Amino acid sequence: TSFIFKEVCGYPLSIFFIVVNEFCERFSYYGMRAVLVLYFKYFLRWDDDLATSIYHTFVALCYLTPILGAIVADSWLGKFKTIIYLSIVYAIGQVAMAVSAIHDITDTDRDGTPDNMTFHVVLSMVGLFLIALGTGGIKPCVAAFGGDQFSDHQDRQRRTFFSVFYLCINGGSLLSTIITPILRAQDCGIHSQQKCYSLAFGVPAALMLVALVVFIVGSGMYYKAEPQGNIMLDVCKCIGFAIKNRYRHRSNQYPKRQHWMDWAEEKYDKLLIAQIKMVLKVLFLYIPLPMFWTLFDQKGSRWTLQATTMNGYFGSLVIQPDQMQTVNPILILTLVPIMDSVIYPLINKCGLNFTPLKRMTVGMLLAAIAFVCAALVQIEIDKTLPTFPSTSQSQLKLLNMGSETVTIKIFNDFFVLQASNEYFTFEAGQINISVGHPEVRNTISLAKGQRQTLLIPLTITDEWLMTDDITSKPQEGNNAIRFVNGMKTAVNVSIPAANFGLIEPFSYSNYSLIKNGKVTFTLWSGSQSCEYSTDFGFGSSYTFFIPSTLVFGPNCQESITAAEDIKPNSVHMALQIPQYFFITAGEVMFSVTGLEFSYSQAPSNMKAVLQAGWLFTVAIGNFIVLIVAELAKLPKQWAEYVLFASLLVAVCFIFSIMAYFYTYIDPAEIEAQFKKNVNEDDEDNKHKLQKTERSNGKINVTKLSYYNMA
Ligand SMILES: N[C@@H](CC(=O)O)C(=O)NCC(=O)O
Repeated sequence: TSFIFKEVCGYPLSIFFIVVNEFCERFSYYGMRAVLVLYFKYFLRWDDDLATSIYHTFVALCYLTPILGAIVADSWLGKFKTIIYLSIVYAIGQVAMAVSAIHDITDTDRDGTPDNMTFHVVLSMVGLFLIALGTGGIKPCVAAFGGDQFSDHQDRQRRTFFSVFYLCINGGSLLSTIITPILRAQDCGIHSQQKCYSLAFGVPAALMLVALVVFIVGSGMYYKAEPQGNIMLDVCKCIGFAIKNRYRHRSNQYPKRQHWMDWAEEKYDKLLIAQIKMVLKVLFLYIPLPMFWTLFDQKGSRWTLQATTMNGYFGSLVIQPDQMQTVNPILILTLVPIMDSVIYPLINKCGLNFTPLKRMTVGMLLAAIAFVCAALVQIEIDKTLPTFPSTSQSQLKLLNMGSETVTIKIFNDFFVLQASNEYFTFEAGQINISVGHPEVRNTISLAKGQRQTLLIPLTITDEWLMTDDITSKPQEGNNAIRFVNGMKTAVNVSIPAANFGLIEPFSYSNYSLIKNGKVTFTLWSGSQSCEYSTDFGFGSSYTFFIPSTLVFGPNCQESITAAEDIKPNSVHMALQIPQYFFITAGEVMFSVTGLEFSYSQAPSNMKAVLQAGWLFTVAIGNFIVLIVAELAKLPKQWAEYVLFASLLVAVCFIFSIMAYFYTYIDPAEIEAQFKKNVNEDDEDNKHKLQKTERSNGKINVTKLSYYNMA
């Protein structure tokens, strides 16, 4: 096809459009993916397991579709048209996701929650399916299309292009993983303000449209290779024929052949058979690889969920749980050059032959270490989590509304207290409590599986009140806050973001969810007011007690007491950095090396086949997450991390044995040798034919074309 060829600094100008397209596309993909698991959990209200399962099913689908994209491009549309059409599908999918996250569409009662969840679930699933089709479909085409823009003598430029291409992937991923979680954390809506997932999906949708436009703008400058026919189909047919032929000749009377693929020799070119053998050898080596991706891709699911239970304060900066994923591209951008220019040359200088397969083995071990780190962090988090009552237990806390301490006797234990900060756990459904002197006795019924607070009145003989307390950690790093009014007059409590309403005397408000940071509450009683300020972290719950002795005015701050029902997240998100460091170092050694290995060991016409095979290992890896997590169903998250780490170590051991027996090849040399042999055969055959011609007086055309094929 005709195109305008322009060169800048020795590089075809067309690759500029391809690199920018990749940057925008990866921004779109990773930006959407960064908030996906939180969207499932907090918008669609799925539990952790379902959210993780659907997330990995989606990622798996994104890596299954490259095979489809490669087939369509090679055998039908060509790479250019495939990229255009599938990018449109992709952009529609992103728009569907953005629309599915607008809660106002079905929020008819305007309470801030969607009323027809089926609509949102169906639309988002359709969106994700289209995105998987688009992103996976174009994946093997874009890089190869970029490679096609270079001529044979531009090897060095082509290599630089691939490095820049990888950096663009991570640049796009880095930016989007910073930006979309910020957008998600904003409040937006028509009737009520909710977390802005629609904007977090809308911006990636816009970037996908930009990617498409940029790619189309470069249209006139691309070299567009015509589809060559589907090599994958030829490979499958050849393998199928070899198996059938081997089966037909299974009896002992037929001599054995060196390799089972040699049974295709009757019908297929020897070069094609040799190329398939090379590919099969590498594909065999791929068998253990999905386990690496099983661990690697959990940084977007389990690790993000882990970050939601951690403290995200970095000085005055607040890091969102989903933003922690940015550590990966940041480290990629720094580790790739360090590995290439320092670590690998240093290892070489030490006389060690650090072959690609050895690097990949080390990469797997590093990923396993990352999961051990994740398990250790999880153990630290678990230590800080409250112990909620089991279904057969009840928990009770006491709050004395009087100004004097009272003596309380539960069964035979005595407590002298103003308020108890701890919950007492009981197996019994009823307890006897005696309070004060002279003793006032009461029998209290406790709710199983619940946390409650007993409010002991100012005058002990008055009615006692029980509150139902929160029994799970507040989600999304919010803090659950309520007030107990011990005054004889009603008090109104408000903050700019919430109104706790009028709290009657000796009564309590409902919980309100409040974000982290400094908050100032304003308390009103008639015309008198008082301000109470406090700092909140992430994931805590407090009951603030307004005592009967409160004097409205500037000094009221000291009079109000806070009972900590649930401690804030105290394990710092920075503790996730070691696990990110090890998984990224593992990725550089495993993924970057693996891509290069797949390319170098593939015959010239099957580079795309092996790339699709490599991407297929990512898909299988994501399915393994689903299977292992479903089968193991471990009660403790840290145990699941250890299980995955152990599985990877076991698989790594098998891989190292397979790698030991692998002999590296130079496909170009083998192919050249084959072509040389064929040419020599051709010469021989020509001589034979000329002799036959001379003796018979005519040429057998069928025979000649057969010789030329062989
Ligand atoms: N390191 C990843 C990007 C990320 O997880 O943020 C990467 O380079 N992936 C390769 C790709 O093609 O997306």
